[in-house]
Amino acid sequence: MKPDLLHVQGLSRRFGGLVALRKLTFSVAQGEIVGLIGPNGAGKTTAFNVITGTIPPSAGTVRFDGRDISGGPPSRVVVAGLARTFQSASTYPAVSVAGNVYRGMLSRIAGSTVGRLVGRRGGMLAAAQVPAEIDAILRVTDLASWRDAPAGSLPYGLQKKLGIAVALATRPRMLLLDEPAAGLNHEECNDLARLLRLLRDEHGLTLLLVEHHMALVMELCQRIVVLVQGEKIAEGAPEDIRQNAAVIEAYLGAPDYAHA
Ligand SMILES: Nc1ncnc2c1ncn2[C@@H]1O[C@H](COP(=O)(O)OP(=O)(O)OP(=O)(O)O)[C@@H](O)[C@H]1O
Repeated sequence: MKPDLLHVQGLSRRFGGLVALRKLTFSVAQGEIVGLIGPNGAGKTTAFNVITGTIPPSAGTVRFDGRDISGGPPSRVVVAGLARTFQSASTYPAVSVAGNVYRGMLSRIAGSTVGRLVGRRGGMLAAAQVPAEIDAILRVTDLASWRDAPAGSLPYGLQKKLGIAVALATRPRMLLLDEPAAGLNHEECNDLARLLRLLRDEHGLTLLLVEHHMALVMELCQRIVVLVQGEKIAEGAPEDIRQNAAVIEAYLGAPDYAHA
């Protein structure tokens, strides 16, 4: 069993009187692909936001590679090696594909001006290496032929892939993907599954994904954590989750997800 890379312990988050996340505890081992699923409003995005330091937890801790990263800020979390993608394509539309990837490279040097000057995590950008690194990332993500195109001109599926490329440019050890398959057609979905497997198998990445596309989750994930109304109701291998009565009642049995 490989060691845990991410360990979330007793994580809670309130918004006024609403408890969006209640004492969530789970781990992701090095090299695993884990799915975080649940119905709309279950707290999945809140969990991502708290883990990546976008919003502070009301209680609980987030440890990454043994270090406490609870409460962010996001720039520190990225420098620690944890990157995320967003539900919607989140690139700069007027900037070229290569320029967007370069933006990701810059953020591995902590967000502050001082951080950029001193170059934390050995992340100093040697100017001569920048184009080669951008090309390597575009090759992995199959976007090389779009290198100089404005990001906004890419088909939606490729814009989402560019979001992954930007996250890869931070040189993460772990990627958190928020609904990477949303809005993708069948072929794009298969392509995404191939890319995510490649990132794990050949680039050693650990992945946590929030996703409503159950066929993709069941096929790709080694383990699944199920949230309902902010609480973890189940955790296990896909075949166990698929047959779990509480999960079927709260989520998988709902008409929208009946294809699972
Ligand atoms: N900034 C906020 N202020 C107030 N309430 C919030 C905020 N962010 C989320 N919530 C509430 O917290 C709960 C969990 O929301 P969250 O977006 O985390 O769910 P989700 O599982 O990601 O849902 P979806 O699958 O629809 O994206 C919801 O009731 C939501 O309305």
